[in-house]
Parts: sequence; structure tokens; C-alpha cells
Amino acid sequence: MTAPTSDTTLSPALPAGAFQVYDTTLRDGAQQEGIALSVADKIVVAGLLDELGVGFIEGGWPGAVPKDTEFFKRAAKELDLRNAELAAFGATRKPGQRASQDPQVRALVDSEAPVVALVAKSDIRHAERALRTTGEENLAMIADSVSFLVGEGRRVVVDAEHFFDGFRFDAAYARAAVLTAFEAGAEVVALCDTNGGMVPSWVAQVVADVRAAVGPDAVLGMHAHNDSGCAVANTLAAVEAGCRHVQGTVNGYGERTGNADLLAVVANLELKYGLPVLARDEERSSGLAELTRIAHAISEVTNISPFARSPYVGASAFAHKAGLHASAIKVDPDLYQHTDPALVGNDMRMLVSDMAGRASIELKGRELGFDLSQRPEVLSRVTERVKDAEARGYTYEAADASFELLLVEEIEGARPQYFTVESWRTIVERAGGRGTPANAEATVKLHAGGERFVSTGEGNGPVNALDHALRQALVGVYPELEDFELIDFKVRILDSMHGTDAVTRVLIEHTDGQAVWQTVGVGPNLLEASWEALTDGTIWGLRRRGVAPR
Ligand SMILES: CC(=O)SCCNC(=O)CCNC(=O)[C@H](O)C(C)(C)COP(=O)(O)OP(=O)(O)OC[C@H]1O[C@@H](n2cnc3c(N)ncnc32)[C@H](O)[C@@H]1OP(=O)(O)O
Ligand SMILES: CC(=O)C(=O)O
Repeated sequence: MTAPTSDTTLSPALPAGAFQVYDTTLRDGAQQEGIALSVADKIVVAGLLDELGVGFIEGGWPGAVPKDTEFFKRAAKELDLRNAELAAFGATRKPGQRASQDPQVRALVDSEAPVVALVAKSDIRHAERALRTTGEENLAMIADSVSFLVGEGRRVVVDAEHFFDGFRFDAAYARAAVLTAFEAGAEVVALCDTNGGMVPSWVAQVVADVRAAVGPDAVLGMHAHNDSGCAVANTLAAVEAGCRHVQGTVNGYGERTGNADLLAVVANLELKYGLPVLARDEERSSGLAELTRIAHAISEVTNISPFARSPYVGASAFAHKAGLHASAIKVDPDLYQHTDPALVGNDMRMLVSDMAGRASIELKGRELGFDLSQRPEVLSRVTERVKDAEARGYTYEAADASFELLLVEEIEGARPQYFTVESWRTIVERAGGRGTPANAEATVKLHAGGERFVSTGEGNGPVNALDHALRQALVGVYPELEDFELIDFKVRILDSMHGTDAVTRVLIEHTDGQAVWQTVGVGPNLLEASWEALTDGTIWGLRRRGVAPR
């Protein structure tokens, strides 16, 4: 594959100096509805972020959230960070107190994190209405808190909360908050779009103004939320206007619609701006090439399914469905891809559907290990069969195993004959009143290995019972079936198609402990559709294991 066509075209506009990547998944990301990370989860995520090569990991708010206090204690003992510094997050001191005596500011010192991020008000309305103090006292709170922490040997990042909204309301006050933080010794001031409503041109104008006010050496950062759908774009606009520190979260987790997706930000900075922003440590840090693996590993910890359409790291990020795209990709993948998926540890995939053309089938065949470049007649027949089957309700893009069996049938003239079916039936019975669970029983009659088998299986539903009966009937001839398990089952009733009655589509996922594969079945009812998907799954699994039909 050739190099990405859009590589490094933006470099000339960028600010000079070292670049900082600051991750706040464990603090702002954890503010997402549905995320509840334990201390152990946070330790795992921090290890993965360090491996990715970010410069800072914000671990939480010690002194406010007990779990976060505990995290910093355990992190000091359990984490061996090679690339990142840990940052403790907290707020400026309360009005009318001294920072040295504010218990929450002290908790930041006690966390022993080398970096402290202080959220500070930079919107005069927030100082007056949320903190119920004066603009002047708020500036004193910033100065006092920053200088106290610097005096305690901490590197201080100030998160200027509501900066952009504040700037648009009273630019002089917002600027004064930033200047106060720098004068007190802050290493970085991150300008926050706390409500997430900015768009790139506004961000660029405001950052350019602040850059001129603070001078070229001061490190400005960007902290964007995604409420306008522009968080990543706003972060890049801020970089182009002079920010050298970017904040964000893995997979864009965060309060409301989330934060800037740090993975997309760093991939853009590295691949489009030519800035090597992730650390590369020979022993530990994997950098951009592990981006996809790390995104998915962190999804496992947060227990939120990876979003397929995430830029760079999503399963669909380099998945191609349209036949015309495939025909160009066959010539050169760069024609329909903005970058090489391998650079971010992802893969190109071909999706087979009614939008496929012969090029899609050829590329999908190649992905599955079949060279069809010299088999135009097979390509035409498979394309036609796929279009016809999809018109009847099949869907192959989520059922690679069924597609592969169709392909094998066209290449070899028949499906592998592991067994022949004489008949099958199911019974569902409830032996009791309301609330008593119903049980299912299935009987299958099959021929395999020169013998006839009649087998009965039970289950909590008819498909479960059919699956048990099928495997029980065949396991004597094919002992590999001991390892097989049905792990997912999806049913969809499809509206009448082409004037026919409604049909049922079933998608089944099997595993043998090593691989996971999906099959599809379609029929006038749930059981016929399920039987087709079950038998496809059994045949594909045996073929994958290299078992010959007996
Ligand atoms: C933009 C962001 O996402 S910042 C991060 C936000 N994260 C969190 O809030 C998670 C952790 N938060 C907490 O555990 C709690 O909210 C605490 C401990 C911080 C505060 O809890 P409580 O003391 O019970 O007070 P409450 O939740 O009612 O908050 C109001 C107090 O915080 C002050 N406050 C509100 N916003 C801020 C702010 N941005 N910075 C500093 N203080 C603030 C208010 O003035 C009020 O102070 P007062 O009690 O002296 O009147
Ligand atoms: C600090 C922060 O999280 C914000 O302003 O959004």
C-alpha cells in the first residue's frame, strides 16, 4: 500500500515547541453517563494510556471522589509509567480562604501526583453566579492556588473553564484569568469549551487573540467538548491557531455528548500534521500502530461496546460496501481511503451485500483466502446470488461464514457434506401455570459417517434445543463439536418483500474458543431461519478446523 495522500500537508502553520498530549479519560471521560470505573479499572486504563504514549494521564479528583484518592495511592505503588506523568485534578481554593488551608487543594498535594490540573473560572458570570464571589477574588483564587502548588513542587496545568463562552461575553476578563495563571507559575493554560458549543472558526479567532496576549512561549492548551459535534475539529483549529497542548478522552467519552476523541486528535496530528506527538519507547510504547487495539481494550474496561464508526479505530472505519468503491480499491486502496489502516492498527474490510459488484466479491474472496482474479464466471455467479439472496432478506455483511460457504459452493460445485438432514422438529411445553418456565425439546434425524442418528436435545428455547440436538447427533463422528458454542442470536422480522409475506432473518454467532463466526438464515418462520443459520455455523466451523467430511 502506498503512503497516505494527505500526509503532512498542514505542518507549516503549526506553533513551534514541544507538543503535549493530555488524556482525561479517567476524570472527564468517567463523567460519561453509564461509565463507572473501579480503582482497578483505572489502573488498567492508565497502563494502556502509557503504552499508547500520551504525555499526561489525569487520574481523577483526589479529595472529592474517594475512589480517586485511592487511585493515586495505588498508582504510586502499582503503576510503572514510562511515558506519562500522572495528573491530579481539582479546583482553585474557595473564596476568602488561603490555598494552603483549603482541604481540597491540600488533597491535591497529598495525592503526590507530579502534575496538578486546576479548574479555574475564566467567565466572569460563573465567578459571580456559580462561585458567588467577585471577579477580583476569583483572580486571587487562581493566583494563590497556582503559586501554592508550584511552591509545593507541582507542575500546574490550569483548565480555564468556560473560557470561550466567557471570552465572547467579556474578553478582557477571560484574558486576565489566563495571564494571572501564567504569572503565578502555571506551565500550561488549557482553554476549555466546557459547554461544547463552539465551532472551529470561533475557536481559531479566540485562540489567536490569546496567543497574541500571552506571547509565543506560553503553552496554551485546548479542552473541547462535543456538543456541537466539533470537538476534534475545534481541537485541531486551536492547534493551528497556536495551542501546543491537547486534551481529550479515549473514544471521546465524557459528560453529555463527550469530549474530543483523543485518538482521532493524535492520529490527525501525527498523520495529517506530521507531528510525532506520541512517545515511542522501544520497550513499552507502541504509539499509533496500536491505536485500534488500545481503543478496544479500553472499551472492554469501560464495558461500552466499541463504536463501529469511530474515525481511525472503528470496525467500520475502513470497511467498504459500495461496489464502485471496491472496483477502485482493487486498483489502489488509496483511491477510497484517507490513510493506510495499518498505520493505526486497523484493517481494511470488504462488506458483501446487494451493493456489491464483482470487484467487491473478488476482494472479499481475497480477504477470505480465495484467489478469484482468474475466475470471472465465479465472480458473476456469486454477485448475482448475493444480490438475489439479499433481496429475499439475507444479509451477508454481518455473516461472513455464510458468505464463505456460498463462495465455496460456487468454486467447488457443492457445499462440504458433513451430514445430510432427514428431518427435525421442536416442541415447546409449559407444565404448570402462569410464571412456570416453558421448556423446549428438539429431535433431529441426520446421516453422517455412514450412520443414521436420531437425537433429542433440551433447552430453554426451541433454538437452544435444536442446537443441542444437532451437536449431540454429530459429536460421535465429529468430536471437534465438543468445543462449539452458540454465543449470540439475533432475530429480525422483515416486512413483506416483493409482495411476499413477512420473513424472519436470524443471525447466529458461534465460537469454538479460538475463533468467532457469524451465519445467517432466512425463512418463513423463526425455526426454519434458525436451522439454516445453525447448520451453516456447524459446517463452517468444521471446515475452519480442517475436518474432512466423513
Ligand atoms: C467542568 C468540569 O467538569 S469540572 C469537574 C467536575 N467534576 C465533579 O464535579 C466531580 C466531583 N465533584 C464532587 O465530588 C463534588 O461536587 C464536590 C466535592 C466538588 C463539591 O461537593 P459539595 O461540597 O457537596 O458542594 P456542591 O456539589 O453543592 O458544589 C457547590 C460548591 O462548589 C463550588 N463550585 C462550583 N463550581 C466550582 C468550580 N468550577 N470551581 C470551584 N468551586 C466550584 C460552589 O461555589 C459551591 O461552593 P460552596 O459550597 O462553598 O458554596
Ligand atoms: C475542565 C473541564 O472539564 C471543562 O471545562 O470542561
